[in-house]
Amino acid sequence: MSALANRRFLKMNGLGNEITVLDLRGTPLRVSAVEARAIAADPCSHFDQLMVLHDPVTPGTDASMRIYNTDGSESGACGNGTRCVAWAMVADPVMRRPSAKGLVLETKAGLLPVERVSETVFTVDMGSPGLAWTDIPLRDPQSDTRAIDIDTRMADAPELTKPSAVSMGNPHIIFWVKDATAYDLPRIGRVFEHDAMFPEKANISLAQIISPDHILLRVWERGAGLTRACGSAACATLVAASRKGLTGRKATLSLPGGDLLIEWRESDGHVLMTGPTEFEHEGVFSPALFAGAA
Ligand SMILES: N[C@@H](CCC[C@H](N)C(=O)O)C(=O)O
Repeated sequence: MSALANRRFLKMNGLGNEITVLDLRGTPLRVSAVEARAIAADPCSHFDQLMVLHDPVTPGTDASMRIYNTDGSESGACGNGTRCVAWAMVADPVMRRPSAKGLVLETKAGLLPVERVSETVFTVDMGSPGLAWTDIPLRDPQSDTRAIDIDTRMADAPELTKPSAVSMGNPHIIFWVKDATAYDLPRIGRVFEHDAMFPEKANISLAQIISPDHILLRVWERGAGLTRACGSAACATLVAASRKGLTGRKATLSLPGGDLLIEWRESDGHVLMTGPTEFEHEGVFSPALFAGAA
């Protein structure tokens, strides 16, 4: 039987991005890809991302996190999930720390300081974006060495060309379009997620500039598919839009699930993401869920 059987989880969402939070601090347990897929397959614990908390690694941090997609693959970043974990650590009766206002969470991609803005709204310092083609990573050096306009196109949609690439600890590709609602994103996402240009695959976004401080965004997530919101994609998009001169360094990103406020801070180059969290329910994993999972 899986050691995860009967463990408590929280089901939450960040703007409709489905998040399951599992606290394994104080235990040596790790989640396998097979177990992650089993958790995702159950309607009660289904997620776009599973946020697993482990004991802190870096002194001064509150927890380290591993982030799993629906298909069991891991990601270095999840903005919406990070806000949900922050809510759990200040408000959930079992997980909360005494006296928490600010906290620092750690992922494979680095340290993420979080501030509580109101009851359910949090600001995450998502760190500095990776802008070199090797940071994303891309397969080849680009004719535009800044990776603002990269050399790829969709064969049967010629206007989908020269997207921008940004890493927020995970790879993001952003196509600039006149109408983000006019495309079959699942079809486009499936094709580009696995394009040979992206050795670690990629999250694929369609971005429509509404004004210098407002962007409409739809996202196909690597390893999870179509989502109602993706925090790291919103951060990557604002950075790319600002580098292209399409927006300033601060904008509202409107996703199907709602709005995120994103700022690419001038003083230190960090990206700040502010948005809501929503608690849905808690549960325990049924042992039957892991039948057959190693
Ligand atoms: N929903 C997330 C990011 C999801 C991670 C992604 N699928 C990946 O594999 O990089 C967010 O809110 O940032």
